[in-house]
Amino acid sequence: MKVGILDSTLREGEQTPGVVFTTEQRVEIAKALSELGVSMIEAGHPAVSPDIYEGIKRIVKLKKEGEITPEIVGHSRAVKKDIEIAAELEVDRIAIFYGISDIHLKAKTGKTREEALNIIAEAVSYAKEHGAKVRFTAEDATRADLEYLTQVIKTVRDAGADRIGIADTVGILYPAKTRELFSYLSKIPGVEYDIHAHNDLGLAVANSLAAVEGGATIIHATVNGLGERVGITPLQVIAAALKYHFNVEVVKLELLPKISSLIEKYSGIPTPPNFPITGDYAFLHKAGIHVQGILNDPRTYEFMPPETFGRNRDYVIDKYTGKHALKDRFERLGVSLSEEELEQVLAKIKSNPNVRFYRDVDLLEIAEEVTGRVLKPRPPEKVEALISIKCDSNVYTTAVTRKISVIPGVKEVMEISGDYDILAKIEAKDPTELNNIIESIRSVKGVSSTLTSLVLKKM
Ligand SMILES: CC(=O)SCCNC(=O)CCNC(=O)[C@H](O)C(C)(C)COP(=O)(O)OP(=O)(O)OC[C@H]1O[C@@H](n2cnc3c(N)ncnc32)[C@H](O)[C@@H]1OP(=O)(O)O
Ligand SMILES: O=C(O)CCC(=O)C(=O)O
Ligand SMILES: [Mg+2]
Repeated sequence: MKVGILDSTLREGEQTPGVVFTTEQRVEIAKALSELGVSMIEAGHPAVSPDIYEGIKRIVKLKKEGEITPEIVGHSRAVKKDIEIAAELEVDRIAIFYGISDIHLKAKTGKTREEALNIIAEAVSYAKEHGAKVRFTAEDATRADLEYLTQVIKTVRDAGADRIGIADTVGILYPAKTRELFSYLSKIPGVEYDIHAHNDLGLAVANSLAAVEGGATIIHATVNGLGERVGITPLQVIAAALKYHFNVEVVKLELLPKISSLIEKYSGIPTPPNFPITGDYAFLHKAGIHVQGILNDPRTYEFMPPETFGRNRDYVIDKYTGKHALKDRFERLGVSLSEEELEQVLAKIKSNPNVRFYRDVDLLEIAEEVTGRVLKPRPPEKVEALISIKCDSNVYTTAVTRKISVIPGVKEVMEISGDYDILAKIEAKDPTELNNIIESIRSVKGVSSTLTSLVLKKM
């Protein structure tokens, strides 16, 4: 199956209310998307503002220098000035859009169908004259007259567009209709299709899969599903669905949590815990019957192993817990309890129905109360810590960050705002090793002070 991802986090994603990316963030996001392995990056609409222009310029430069590999796409209205601005940036492809439903023609551009055909044909030819590859996106295609849509596609193909975006701009498609539409349009020779599916009815992923079955070869997605209103196809979910249903790996699946966190941080939009694949609860189980199942064979309640997506499985303890989960949890803690003692601990848990999560310390406390013994849990296999780092005022924080990022044991480093400049995530096998890592960080030139926080519990 031939299918790739166009990531539009930098264009559609930045259309999410409240989201703005800085130029530096744009560059970092483009690098992360390239590392992830997307086919195309829709880097923005350069005519919108000088900072977006600058961001695209930096991203195109990275592409020319061979630092990133995806095709770089610039968005444009069917307006000469917009096209010229995109062309002068030398993006690989100019994506010209135009609303072609009668609703859009009447309310937005005030053009007749015939006039619109001329405008878009001229725009596509103009972009081609500037040497770029061209995608034409039929905005609101799914509410447009089908015969007119066909006419539009043939017109822009003849004017030089080799890709056509079919935009479900208000998210009203459903899978059977999507498959039928793309199968029909795929009969038109000389073009390939992109699906751009909005999620207003929660069907963006399903519609994107159906479009691929109908012949689309590029799916538009954004990290965490960002975009206008409720957004578009979330990259992590469509990537997982393509793997599960078609055994196609469109991106490096194990890197999805990392890019999801990066976009949460830069967009300021947290994903809910029950978000598929990258949400905190995506591989976290609860009901006793489920946990008994996954302890015997995780396939009972997982569609794919969490490790595929760089995640781990776990389960929580509360009144829904059963004896198998509880026995396993105490074994993990290195504490041996008799069947009867486990029953008593379980009864205590069930008699406190409003506790949302029992932490290990709570469970040990109950077990000590029930058994009357002092219980010694096994020490943790590794020590994790967050180190907040302050830099001297005259140093370039990014240079310090880079030096810290290569110290063994440092798993992740970020530049942050507030009292400290940098945050580093550390993993060590014991406190002595942790201390050595902290010493290495403190000896980096430009680091003025550090504050260490040990991780006590992770969800
Ligand atoms: C479904 C989608 O997401 S499509 C992508 C949407 N992207 C954006 O809107 C990018 C952000 N937008 C902007 O920064 C601004 O709207 C700009 C720079 C594009 C245009 O700004 P302004 O010139 O001030 O116009 P404004 O946004 O108020 O109105 C849109 C104008 O573009 C016209 N227009 C809308 N779509 C298109 C199109 N695809 N091709 C040509 N003209 C278009 C409208 O008819 C209107 O024209 P008018 O000024 O002659 O009335
Ligand atoms: O250019 C595109 O592919 C899509 C434009 C858009 O964002 C939309 O129609 O929702
Ligand atoms: Mg859109």
